[in-house]
Amino acid sequence: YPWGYDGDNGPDQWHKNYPTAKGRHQSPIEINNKEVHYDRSLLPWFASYDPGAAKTILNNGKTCRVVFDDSFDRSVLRGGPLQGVYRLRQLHFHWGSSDDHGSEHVVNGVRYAGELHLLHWNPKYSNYLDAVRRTDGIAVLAIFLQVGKTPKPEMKRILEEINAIKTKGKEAPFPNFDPSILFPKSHDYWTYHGSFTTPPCEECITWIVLREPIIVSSDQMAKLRSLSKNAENEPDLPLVDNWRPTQPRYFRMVSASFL
Ligand SMILES: NS(=O)(=O)c1ncc[nH]1
Ligand SMILES: [Zn+2]
Repeated sequence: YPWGYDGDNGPDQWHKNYPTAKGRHQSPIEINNKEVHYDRSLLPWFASYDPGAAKTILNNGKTCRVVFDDSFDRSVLRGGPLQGVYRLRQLHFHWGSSDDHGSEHVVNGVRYAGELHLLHWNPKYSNYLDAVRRTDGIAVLAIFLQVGKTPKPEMKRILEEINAIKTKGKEAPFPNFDPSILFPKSHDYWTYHGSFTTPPCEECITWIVLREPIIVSSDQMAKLRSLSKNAENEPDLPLVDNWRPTQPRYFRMVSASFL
């Protein structure tokens, strides 16, 4: 069912076709220091990604996504709050119409210009679609994008491909890419149980939100905003503000791996 981010099919309407969107474990949320609980038993997390697993980059009209081969434990995330390994399936971005907003999670009132999500699924379930029906089915590593003067050179590779996927439905080969080159220095993180931030908003995600943002340039954010949410034979509508507003935390604990 066609859902979007504005007007009559925006986030406030999603629950009409996707009732889970009004659940008690929805994402994103506000992360406020006052309500976070330092958990010294939390382990560090580790990503072991095979660059050869990267396959294609695409514009699906909602985001820019890089897809990986997840047919075996080839690129995995482990540790942190997770039991066992989770397979990397795809990464994608959320961003705003200007540099002062665009992230989905909000930290102590701070909205970043964007947010990178690396989505992994638990191979103890037979496939991805089975995993999204389980509370421990999915793990998303979230990294904030902050606009600054000295952008991370590793972002260039993704943004150079944007010209090849300008319009909805366009896909281009994206070989030999290890997304861990995008990680910030610090592995400090917050973790909580939540949901997909897009419909059907299943509540199957262990979120691992990194404290340290990565720096991108204003030009790089403008590059993301040059994507169109429409196909090439349709009017060019800028793909911007593809972020869901924060949702009620209710009775969830947000744990921090750092003091
Ligand atoms: N933004 S999210 O990571 O919750 C997501 N991944 C795939 C669909 N939605
Ligand atoms: Zn996302």
